[in-house]
Amino acid sequence: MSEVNAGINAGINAGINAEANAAAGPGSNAVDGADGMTAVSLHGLSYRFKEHLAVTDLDLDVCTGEVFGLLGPNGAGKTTTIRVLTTLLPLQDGEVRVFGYDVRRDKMAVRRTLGYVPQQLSADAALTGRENVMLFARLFDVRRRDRKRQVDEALEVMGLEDAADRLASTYSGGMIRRLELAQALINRPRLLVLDEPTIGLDPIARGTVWERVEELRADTGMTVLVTTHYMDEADQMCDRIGLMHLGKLRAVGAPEDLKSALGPDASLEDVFRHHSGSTFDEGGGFSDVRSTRRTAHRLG
Ligand SMILES: Nc1ncnc2c1ncn2[C@@H]1O[C@H](COP(=O)(O)OP(=O)(O)OP(=O)(O)O)[C@@H](O)[C@H]1O
Repeated sequence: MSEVNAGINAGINAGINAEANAAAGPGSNAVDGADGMTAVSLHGLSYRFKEHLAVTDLDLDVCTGEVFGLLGPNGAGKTTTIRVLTTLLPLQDGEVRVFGYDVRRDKMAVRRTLGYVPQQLSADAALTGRENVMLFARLFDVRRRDRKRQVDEALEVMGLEDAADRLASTYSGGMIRRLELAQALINRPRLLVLDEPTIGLDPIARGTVWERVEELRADTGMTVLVTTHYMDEADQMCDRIGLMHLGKLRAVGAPEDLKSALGPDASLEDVFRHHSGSTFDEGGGFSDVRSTRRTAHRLG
């Protein structure tokens, strides 16, 4: 384990202990997740945009310490699911807990446990890498005396120490994504939520982003929940995946188990077709594809 990741690890553990103490105290609504096994639990989650049902009766548990991939074509309901569990959308139906905290009643406690990299660009091109991460340190109320050290650590973990004082506008797409990861790490989250972290990146940049996520997970035991369109990435990088289609979860399991249940040479694409009755490309409509393209264009 690198010294930097050891620092982040110590921070995460301190956070876990503080939360365990808080959970034991009066007024806490945390009821599960205290076993340390469940990072996220979704039960009967449904979400509606006016008449349109974007997520339908979704049941899913993400285990502590795993890399879980939510996989599905445009419009499958992945981002909506993530927005509800990160408290960015209000819970309409069902029950959602993050490390035992109810997203409806313990919104602030949920937010303290997570780091989130949205699909949309969250770095400011007019600031340097260091200034961007410092901004997040202030937003997350990192103690003044710890700020510089934690900002340096987050930049180093993402391999941006040499570029830290350059404007973000000069960064490549892959560097921007790593900068956003550094921002999301500043409060030493127990759960890192990444919405399409590699969309629009070339294969080398995609590989580098995943390497950093994998190192971080290996060194700190952080839970990672990631959405992606890329089946090959999910296959290689995720401990388990959930296949979503038209708002429903069609299958959950380790990639190897899902494939071998279907046949010796089955691919994840075959698994998807088997459970959804369609191909991966037959996803959402024009507006879904357009919003994904916009993100890819901004990073490209
Ligand atoms: N703000 C909104 N208003 C109305 N409908 C929406 C809104 N956001 C999403 N939807 C619809 O809800 C459905 C699920 O969208 P969501 O963004 O969750 O899918 P996704 O799997 O994340 O797709 P993508 O990979 O394109 O991001 C889609 O049909 C989408 O058009």
